Amino acid sequence: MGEEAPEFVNGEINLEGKDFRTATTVGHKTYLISRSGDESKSTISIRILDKSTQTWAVPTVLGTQPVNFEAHSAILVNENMILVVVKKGAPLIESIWFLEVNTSFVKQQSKITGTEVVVWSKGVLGKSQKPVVISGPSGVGKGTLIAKLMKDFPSRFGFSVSHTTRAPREKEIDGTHYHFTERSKMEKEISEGKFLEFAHVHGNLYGTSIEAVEAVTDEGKRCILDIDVQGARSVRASSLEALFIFVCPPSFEELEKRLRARGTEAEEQIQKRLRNARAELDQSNTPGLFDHFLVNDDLETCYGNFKKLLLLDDGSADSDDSYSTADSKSTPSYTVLSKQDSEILLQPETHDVEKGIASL
Ligand SMILES: Nc1nc2c(ncn2[C@@H]2O[C@H](COP(=O)(O)OP(=O)(O)O)[C@@H](O)[C@H]2O)c(=O)[nH]1
Ligand SMILES: Nc1ncnc2c1ncn2[C@@H]1O[C@H](COP(=O)(O)OP(=O)(O)O)[C@@H](O)[C@H]1O
Repeated sequence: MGEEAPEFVNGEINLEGKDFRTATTVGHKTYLISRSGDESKSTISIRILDKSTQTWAVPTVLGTQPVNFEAHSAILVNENMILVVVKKGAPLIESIWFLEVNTSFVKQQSKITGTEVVVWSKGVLGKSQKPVVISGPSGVGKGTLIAKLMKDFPSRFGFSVSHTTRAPREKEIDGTHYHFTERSKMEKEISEGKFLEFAHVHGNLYGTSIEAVEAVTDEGKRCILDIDVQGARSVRASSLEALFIFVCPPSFEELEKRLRARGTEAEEQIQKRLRNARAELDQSNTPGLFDHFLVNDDLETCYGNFKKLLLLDDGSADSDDSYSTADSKSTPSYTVLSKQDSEILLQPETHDVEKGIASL
């Protein structure tokens, strides 16, 4: 704060030595993105110049950020985010990053921390589809529907593996069904900004790490999140655009029957889950929260409707028409050329023009 501003112009500044900086202006603020260190061990830092007061701020940086690259380009996508393309000998997917500077998530975090906030997120290639958030009371059949979808379309969908402090059930595998974790460790990671959302559910802490969603999108798959209504609310308020589906039971009696028949909870937990189910059913009616409601009466009918919502009702087998990182050529570096509507054209530094459109 109060530092003297270095001289720079909009665009790239190639400084002598190993530092590399870009300056991008958004409204009355200029974001100075600096890379320092060698290609094999470089880091990125951000400073914000408030042009109206001529003061500098070092923001709180959330999200996983790019490391170990040679140089970068930056272009303003809209008033909410900056596209940062880094130069490194890796597939294109590794080169595209977004720096959120003004999204609703940034504003929310800024209010919480009382500091300037920026959020890094990794770009995706091709026409990747919105993540799908599935909520519903315990025992309604969310897990069953998701398992069927994963079995039928393994290369199109990927499950966001949540963290939880609850104990594993008999057949649950750590890292597959959940990342089972200690409360203190999870709370620390939450405070470090590693979680997209978290909530206290049925007496335990549950949360979606940014890494869990990125692990799915990095594979070019559509991400499925099984989270409670509070979590759905948080995702709605975040920068992640998603499709929100709420699964309802045909009746409360049937829900209780399923929960008991599953045989995974003790009586006390069953009672707690049934009490919470009433509240969740009530909250699901919050206007604008859920895009679609599915009633899980007959499983096959419900699964059919679920597939229709995901535009999978054409009976097609899993032909894997989604983008996969394995398909991507190893493209060493890209320079931002121009922005046209919602597409950014990237010129690879080779003679061939390769597929390189960052989907926004
Ligand atoms: N907010 C949030 N809720 C989660 C997350 N993972 C699971 N949940 C929800 O936590 C609740 C309890 O999940 P679980 O213990 O697996 O029990 P089940 O719903 O009876 O199978 C369910 O409503 C899940 O949707 C998460 O990462 N975030
Ligand atoms: N449509 C359905 N009809 C009957 N039983 C169902 C149906 N859907 C799921 N179940 C059963 O209900 C129990 C709870 O389903 P589950 O998928 O674990 O729910 P959730 O993940 O929402 O807690 C399981 O034993 C499952 O086999």
